[in-house]
Amino acid sequence: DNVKYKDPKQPVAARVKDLLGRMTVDEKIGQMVQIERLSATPDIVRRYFIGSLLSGGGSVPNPEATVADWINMVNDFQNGSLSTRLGIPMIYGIDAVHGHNNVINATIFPHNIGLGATRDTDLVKRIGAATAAEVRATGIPYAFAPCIAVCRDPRWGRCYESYSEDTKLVQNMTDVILGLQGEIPKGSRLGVPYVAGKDKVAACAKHFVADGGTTRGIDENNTVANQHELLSIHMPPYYDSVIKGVSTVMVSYSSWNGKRMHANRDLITGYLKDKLNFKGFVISDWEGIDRITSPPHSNYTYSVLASITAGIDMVMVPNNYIEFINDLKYLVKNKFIPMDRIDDAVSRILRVKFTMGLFENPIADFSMVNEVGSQPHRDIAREAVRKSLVLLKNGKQGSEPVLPLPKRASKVLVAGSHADNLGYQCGGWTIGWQGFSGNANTTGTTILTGIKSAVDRNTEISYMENPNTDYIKSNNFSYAIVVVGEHPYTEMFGDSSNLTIADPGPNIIRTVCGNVKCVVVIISGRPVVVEPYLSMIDALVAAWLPGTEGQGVADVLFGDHEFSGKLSRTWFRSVDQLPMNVGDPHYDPLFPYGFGLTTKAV
Ligand SMILES: OC[C@@H]1[C@@H](O)[C@H](O)[C@@H](O)c2nc(CNc3ccccc3)cn21
Repeated sequence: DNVKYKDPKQPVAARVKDLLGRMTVDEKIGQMVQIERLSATPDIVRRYFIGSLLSGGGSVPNPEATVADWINMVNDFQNGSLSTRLGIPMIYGIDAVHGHNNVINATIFPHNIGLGATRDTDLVKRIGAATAAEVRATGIPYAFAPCIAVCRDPRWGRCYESYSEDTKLVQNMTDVILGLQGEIPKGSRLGVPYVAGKDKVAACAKHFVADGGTTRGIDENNTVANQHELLSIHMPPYYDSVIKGVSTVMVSYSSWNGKRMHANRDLITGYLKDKLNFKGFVISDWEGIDRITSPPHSNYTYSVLASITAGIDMVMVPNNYIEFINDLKYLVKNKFIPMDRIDDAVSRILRVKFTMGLFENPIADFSMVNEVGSQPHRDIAREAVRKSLVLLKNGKQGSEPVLPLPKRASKVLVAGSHADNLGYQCGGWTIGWQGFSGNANTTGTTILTGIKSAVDRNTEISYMENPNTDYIKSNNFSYAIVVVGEHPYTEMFGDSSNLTIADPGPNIIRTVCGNVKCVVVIISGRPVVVEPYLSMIDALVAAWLPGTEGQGVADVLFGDHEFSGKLSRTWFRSVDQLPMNVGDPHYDPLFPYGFGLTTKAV
C-alpha cells in the first residue's frame, strides 16, 4: 500500500518522520521498552507495543533448545508485534559476546582479553562476521557486543570482556563492529548506524562510559577520573565505534566521580549524541535505571525521569514493564518529560530498525541453520586460540627452550583441573550466565583432546588431574603439561582481591613441576598470581579463556604454528601493586604489557 513508512524505496528519514507522525503516546512509549523473554508472551508484546525483547545470560527457549526452537520463539514474539495497528517489528537482543554463547553447539571464540593479545584486527572482523551469521541463524538480529571497556584493574570481574588496558588497542579492536554489522560501502556517510543485511546484526558498544575504570575494579562501582583521563583513556573507543556505524550504545551501571552513568545527561546527550554525533539508540543495562537510586528501585518514578532525561532511548526494564510504562506516561502527560525527548528516542529506535531492514524482513527463516557451530567458524576460532596464547617463559635459566614440544615421546603426563573441562576453558557468559563446568553442556574440543590428537600415535598420554609424587616418579614421563587457572565467573561474581589460581592448581604445579619437566598453561580471564611458582616452571603459557576450539592450544605447544601472542595487559608481580598499567610512573611488572616470546613453527 502507499503508506510512506512501509515503502523501502523511501529514505529512512522520511519513513521515520511518517511513522512517528502516526504513533500514539502509548505506541511511542512501547518502542522504548525492552523486556526479558521470560516476562513476555506474543499477546503482551502486542498489547503494550513492546519494541524489543532480550535473552539475559542463560535465558533460553528450553534447556535443550535447537536452532529451530530459537527461530520459532523469536518469530512467535515478532508475530505479536506485527499484529499491532502499525505493525512495527520488535528487535530481539542477546549477549553474543564471544560467539553466540547462549546457544548449544555454537562456536565459542576466545574472550576479548585473548583477542587483544592477537593484535589481529582482520581476525577480529572475521570473528564478528561469523558471530553475526550464527546469531542471525537463530532469528536474532541484535547482539549486545562488543564490550569496549578499557579495563584498568584486573581485580574487576569483567576484565576478560575488555580487549586491553591500552586505549589504542581497544580502539583498533572496534573493527569487530564491521564484522558484526558489515563493512560500510565506499562513499556511504560515516558515523550513522549501518547494518548490511540478513546475515548481519545490529551491534552494541558497551558500557558507556569508563566501566573499566572503577575503584579497585569493583563491578558497577565508581570511576574516579578527571575529564582528561575520562576522555583519553575510556572515551576514544566510542569515537571509533560511532565512526564505524555502531547501531546502539549501552550505558554502564558504574558512576563517574559519584554520578551514576544512567543519569548522566552531560555524557549521554551532551557528549555521545551532541558531540560525537551518535545517531543510533542508547539502551540501558538490565535494571540499570533502578540502580540510579540506592537502594535500587527505591524511587522508580525518579529513575525513569532521570534516565530518559539523560538521553537513554530504550530501557532494558526487563520485567516490571507495566510500572515503567505507567511512570513514563505520567511523566510525559504532566510535562516532566517533553514530547520531543520521546520523539528523539523513538526516532533513533525506528532509524535503526529501518536501516537494518527489519521492516522488510521481520520474520526469520531456516536458511542459515547450518551456520551454528560450522566448521569454517570453528577454524576461525582455532586460529584465534593459536594467535591469542602468550608464551611467558620457555626454559629455565641457562637451559634449552622447552617449546615447541616433541610430538614423539615415550610417555607424557597431562595434569590439572582445566585440562579436560570445556566449561572452564570457555569461561563466563557460556550456556549459563556464569558459565559451566564439565564437557556435557555444548560441543567443542578440550585441551586434552587437542593434545591427544596432536602427538605421534606411539606417544602415550597419561591424564591425571591431580597426580601425587609417587605416580609421577614411578612413570618416568618425558615431560608434563599442567593446565590450571580460574573457574568461570561473570560480572560481580568475578571481582577478586587476591587473583589466585583456583585450588588445587598451585599444588598441582608444585607436585608436577617439582618432579618432571613441565609446561604450565594458565586458563584465566586475567593475569593471576604466578610469581611464587615461576622458578619451578620450565615453560609458562597464558591461554586466557580460549573457548570451544581447544585444539588451538596444542597447535602452538607442538610447533604446528608459532607462538605470536603479546600481552594485552600488564602481568603484575603482586596484587599489592594494583592498579598498575603500561605508562604508569611506578611500573614494575612480572611481565610487561606487549611481552610475548615467540617460537618457530617446525
Ligand atoms: O544480558 C544483558 C546485559 C548485558 O548486555 C550487560 O553487559 C550486563 O551488564 C548485564 N548484566 C545483566 C544482569 N545483571 C544482573 C546482576 C545482578 C543481579 C541480576 C542481574 C544483564 N546484562
